[in-house]
Amino acid sequence: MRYISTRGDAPVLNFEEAMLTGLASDGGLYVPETIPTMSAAEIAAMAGLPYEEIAFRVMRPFVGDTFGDEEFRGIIARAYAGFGHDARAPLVQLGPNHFLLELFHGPTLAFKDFAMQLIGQLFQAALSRRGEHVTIVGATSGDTGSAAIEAFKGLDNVDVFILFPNGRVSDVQRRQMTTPPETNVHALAVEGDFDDCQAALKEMFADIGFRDHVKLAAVNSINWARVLAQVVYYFSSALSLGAPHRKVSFTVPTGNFGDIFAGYVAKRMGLPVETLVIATNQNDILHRTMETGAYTKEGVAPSMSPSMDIQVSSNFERALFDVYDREGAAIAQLMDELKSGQFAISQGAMERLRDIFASGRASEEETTATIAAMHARTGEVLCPHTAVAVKVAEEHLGSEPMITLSTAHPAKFPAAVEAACGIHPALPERMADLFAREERFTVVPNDLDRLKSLIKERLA
Ligand SMILES: Cc1ncc(COP(=O)(O)O)c(C=O)c1O
Ligand SMILES: N[C@@H](CCOP(=O)(O)O)C(=O)O
Repeated sequence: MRYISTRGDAPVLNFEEAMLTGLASDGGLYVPETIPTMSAAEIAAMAGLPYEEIAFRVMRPFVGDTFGDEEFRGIIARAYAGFGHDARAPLVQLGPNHFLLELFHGPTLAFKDFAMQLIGQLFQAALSRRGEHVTIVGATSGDTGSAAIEAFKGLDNVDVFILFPNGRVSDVQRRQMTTPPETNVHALAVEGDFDDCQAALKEMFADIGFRDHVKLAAVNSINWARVLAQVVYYFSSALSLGAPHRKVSFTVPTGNFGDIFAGYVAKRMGLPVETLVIATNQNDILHRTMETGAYTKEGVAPSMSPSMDIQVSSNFERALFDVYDREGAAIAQLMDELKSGQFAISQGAMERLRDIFASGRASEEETTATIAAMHARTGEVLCPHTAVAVKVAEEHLGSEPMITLSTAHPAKFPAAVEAACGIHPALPERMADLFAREERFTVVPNDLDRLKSLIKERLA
């Protein structure tokens, strides 16, 4: 399996190289040269299997010869052993044709654990074989950072620096990042928003001297392995509801487009998916793009679903690459235009996007109302991100089952949840002392040179 850049001008890599390289040297994102497919019989044969076995069968073709079968099975087993639910990603019924896919039973209570726990294991295996040390720099709007820290804390061959927007993550999210005492963990509160953090990360990758000096690695969904791990639960949930004999749709609370892009990959692999619905909060650039064909930045307004407060939706580039017939030069040009605030998508490309994706948005008031209504109607307590998606999903219910991704535990956002439905969601017992633990983080200006110097100083 070979990996190519969405901008068409970077070396072609194998799975291990793409995983350890992160962002391509031309600024693009790595994608498989071809998407492997599964026949209906192969998909049907996975019904009833444990999550780990489905993960093995779905991901195996993408990994090539980087890991042998037994080694890869061991990696998957270790990745999911710490999850707090036997099914790993259980389904809960919300209505006659509407299901919630609970993705928050991992160690940091968000869907990020599915990928991060796996790539923690993949990195360890690859780095110890190579005898290398890497510096992971991650940008987070709250959940990626805590999941990355949990997966990499205490490892000898990794330092992990997490850039989060100061004051724009929930207290639980911040404390998950700032309380681990391990010295290879560095939490940096940037005076800016998530887009500033992600832009700084991409600039670091563009600085070849810095990138080589610190041996920079990425664990954001820039990294193909992150997306790949998330493809699995689209298969496991659809199988539970009768796939491949029955089509399903998915609604995904969306920010950086990594999670819904994983659903698109599942569809390309052969999973019968009717529609993939993009659900945005008030920061609705993707919904506006789907309606108008113009990707236009308007600034981010902090919301009660902070992990989706994003304008530059990194993985949308991967979708554009496909609907532009994999023309790297066309994508490079669109991304160049975005530097001045917007780009227009061609009519043909928009038609192809609309064949696959639908979209909707939820305002703050609608998010609050959905948390309250769902609690009253079903007893389920939703996190605000999930509530955004449930509201949008209800506008897109059809004859096929709708699976809405429930991306975080409500206890990560207790203030918003309590204000909406009067329930104060409790953290699990193992995190009960989170607010008593000592915090350790550094506030840094939104200044690329300062960030790079600080990282170099810490490593020295
Ligand atoms: C809880 C939660 N829901 C939804 C999202 C959006 O996911 P994505 O960025 O993959 O679109 C995020 C952030 O990634 C998140 O942390
Ligand atoms: N919502 C994310 C933002 C980063 O997204 P990623 O999927 O690219 O890591 C977060 O919680 O940090």
